[in-house]
Amino acid sequence: MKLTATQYDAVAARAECLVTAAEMDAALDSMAAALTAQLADKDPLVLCVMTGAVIAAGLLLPRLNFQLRVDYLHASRYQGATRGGELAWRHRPSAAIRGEHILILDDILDEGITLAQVIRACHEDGAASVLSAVLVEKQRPHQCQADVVGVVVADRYLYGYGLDYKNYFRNAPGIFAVADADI
Ligand SMILES: O=P(O)(O)OC[C@H]1O[C@H](OP(=O)(O)OP(=O)(O)O)[C@H](O)[C@@H]1O
Ligand code: HPA
Repeated sequence: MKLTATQYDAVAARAECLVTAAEMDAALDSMAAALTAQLADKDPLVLCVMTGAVIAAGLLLPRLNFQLRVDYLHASRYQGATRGGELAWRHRPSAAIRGEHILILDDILDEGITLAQVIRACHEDGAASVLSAVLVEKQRPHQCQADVVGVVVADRYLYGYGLDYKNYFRNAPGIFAVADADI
């Protein structure tokens, strides 16, 4: 469903900025350093978890100054809602994964259900190794951990840097918490 301009502006006005763009830049630099240390000699295949990882990929990949290849997978369990359901696979590049050192790149580790299932799928598909990186980790229990994390934030519903609210705000230049009234 589309938001009207009035609804969109009201959501933005009520939201709280938790992480600024400058802070995200610093976090991206740290992530790039950690990933370079672990992957620079591995010729990894980077798998972007669409759609949310699109901003992470655009900002992180140019910071990785070594040999790598990029592909994507599409698995989703929120689909515009603020609560997750069953993971739905829309694109699983099984044949491309066999024998590769995989880096899974996503915007957020929330319950960890998506990342746990994506990691399991990569092992099932014969990956040589699997590392994971997320821009944002929520302060809450997860089904799995990410190897590299940008920022850790409160357990609230977030948007920005790839994270959506009702399919909007993925392009917001910061990490914002949606007001309780909008959830
Ligand atoms: O840790 P979890 O609780 O499993 O949530 C994390 C996942 O949820 C979001 O994807 P979503 O299903 O919203 O799809 P999207 O990337 O298309 O927004 C996000 O991009 C992660 O992939
Ligand atoms: O807080 C969130 N915001 C947007 N998408 C998400 N997917 C998991 N958690 C979130």
